[in-house]
Amino acid sequence: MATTSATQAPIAHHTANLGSISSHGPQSPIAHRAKHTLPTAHVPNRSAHYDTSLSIPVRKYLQTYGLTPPRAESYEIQKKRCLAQLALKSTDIERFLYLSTLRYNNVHLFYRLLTDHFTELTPLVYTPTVGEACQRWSEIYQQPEGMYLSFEDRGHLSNIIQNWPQAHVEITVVTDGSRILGLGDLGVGGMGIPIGKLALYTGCAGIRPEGTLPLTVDLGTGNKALLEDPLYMGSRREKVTAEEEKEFLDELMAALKDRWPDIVIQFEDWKNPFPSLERYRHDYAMFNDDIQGTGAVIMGGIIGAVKQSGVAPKDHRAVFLGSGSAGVGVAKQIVDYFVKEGLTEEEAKNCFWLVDSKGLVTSDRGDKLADHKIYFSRTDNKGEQYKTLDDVIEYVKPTIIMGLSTIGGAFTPEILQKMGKWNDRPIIFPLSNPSSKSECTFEEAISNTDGRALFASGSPFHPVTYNGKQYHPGQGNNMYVFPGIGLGTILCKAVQVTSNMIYASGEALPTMITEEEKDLALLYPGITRIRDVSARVALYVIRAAQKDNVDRLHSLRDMDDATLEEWIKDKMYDPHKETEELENELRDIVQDLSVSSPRL
Ligand SMILES: NC(=O)C1=CN([C@@H]2O[C@H](COP(=O)(O)OP(=O)(O)OC[C@H]3O[C@@H](n4cnc5c(N)ncnc54)[C@H](O)[C@@H]3O)[C@@H](O)[C@H]2O)C=CC1
Ligand SMILES: CC(=O)C(=O)O
Ligand SMILES: [Mg+2]
Repeated sequence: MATTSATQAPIAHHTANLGSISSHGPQSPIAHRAKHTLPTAHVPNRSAHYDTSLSIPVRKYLQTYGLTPPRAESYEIQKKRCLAQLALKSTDIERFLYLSTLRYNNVHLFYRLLTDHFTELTPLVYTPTVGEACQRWSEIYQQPEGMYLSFEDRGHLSNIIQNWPQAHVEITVVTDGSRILGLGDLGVGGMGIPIGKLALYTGCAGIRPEGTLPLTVDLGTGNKALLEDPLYMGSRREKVTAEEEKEFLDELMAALKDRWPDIVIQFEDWKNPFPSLERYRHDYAMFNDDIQGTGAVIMGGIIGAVKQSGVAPKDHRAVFLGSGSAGVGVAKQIVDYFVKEGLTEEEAKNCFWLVDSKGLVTSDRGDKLADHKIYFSRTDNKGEQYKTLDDVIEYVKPTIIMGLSTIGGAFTPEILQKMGKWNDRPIIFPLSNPSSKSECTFEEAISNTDGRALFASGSPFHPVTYNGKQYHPGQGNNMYVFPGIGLGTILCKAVQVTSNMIYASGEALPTMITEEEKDLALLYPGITRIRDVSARVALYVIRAAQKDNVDRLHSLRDMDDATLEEWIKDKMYDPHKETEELENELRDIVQDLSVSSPRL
């Protein structure tokens, strides 16, 4: 983002310090005073100063001349080489590692590539490949890219956080690795998720890379295989208790805010994220992506799906397979939407049948329901318990099926065919990640409903040709909203992320769908327009923050929407400009000095 940590020093300032250059480019005092300080100063070899597009005079000035091949080349050539190298890899995990190394070595080039090839590269940086990366983290580990804080560090978190070398962190994504996608407890291997999510923060919403902090807390793991794996890089302790986790998080949250008072904190992929959300949401600019981000993004897709189905909100019957953080978060957000459409809260709530591993969630099922399930527990089942998804489907005859269960293939052809039989436009959202956990594939949804399914999945699927017609899937993934939620919160300096801000993020999505996309029954805007989508989401988030009076940058209140949206876009980090600006800035300095490096 535009809130760069370095100041734009006048040329005279650089001149005065020229004589003191004593080390190579990345450590050079001049480099530190230039606008473009190293994005990741903590990793000495990760430097835009070695970019092969820099001109010879600039290389000489930076004292990197001779350290890269002689030709100053264009970005187009760099890109061609990167894509060719990527094509040489034979597995997705190799491609993931290649891209991680590129990000480490030349952060701007990585983001140029990502933003130019979003559709192809996001699945390698994010779901599904990041899932395998997390599973194999201790095997494939190469370089530090975030912070690891352990339970053993309690009492010292504030001091340890000082080790993070970037002065201005704007946003962190924090996980304990205990529920990584639908893959279970992966311990510190979960670090792939904060790194991947924050890469999308930069790629989708233009948060400057050096303003992001991937954070993994090692609170032990219940994964026995990891504990016995000699390569496992986390502590060998069982999971700490809920009380110990709470005390640790109290300290962590205070320590983060102490060092970076404006920091936005995103919780991600925690097995039981409800207590921390309730505990911190009023005192910190924080949100839980799995409950709230997912709720908003799926509500955004459902707005279009309900319209296209031709069925009024009150007549929808939604069966949710999965009643965890995401299932309950999504159902609650759609309740809010139905209420906005005129239903009472009770009427809206009655449109939902939630299913967990024990069957339909009812108030008389005989087991003690987790707190988050109680709101949706059915009381109209007349003592009958429905143990399987098939039973529930037959009982409810739904118009909507949502999968947030981690059970790949749970939406069987029989279930999909019934959905096609009962509905003109069945709404089918298999949302579990990664692809292997998706409750059905796009092809299955299309072929079992004669192409009539209104579809969105958590992980991406390719278009499908059925009976000679091409169908395009939607991706109902929180990546459509969390970058904009974070961006909006940062830009308006909100002190909280309110429920209205979350709701607004979902409402923003349908406003970005083109007429052409509507004609294709698409429920989400094209992923290639994700930067514009994130700017629109940020606009909606800022407006909601203003209404809730939690914003602190009041000057934004006076801007009309179009002006504010442009202002937001202007604040976004643009990787395409970075290297060029570095080149231009330093070339100006070189010309002004009329000298090249003191070494030549
Ligand atoms: N598309 C998206 O943007 C998002 C997708 N997700 C995905 O949703 C899935 C669930 O995530 P969370 O809700 O956070 O996990 P969770 O662990 O909180 O909930 C999982 C739920 O699935 C239920 N379940 C497990 N086995 C079952 C079975 N055999 N039959 C019926 N229900 C079963 C559990 O009882 C629980 O209610 C994950 O795969 C995750 O990747 C989560 C967040 C965002
Ligand atoms: C997308 C996401 O946040 C998840 O699958 O957990
Ligand atoms: Mg998640």
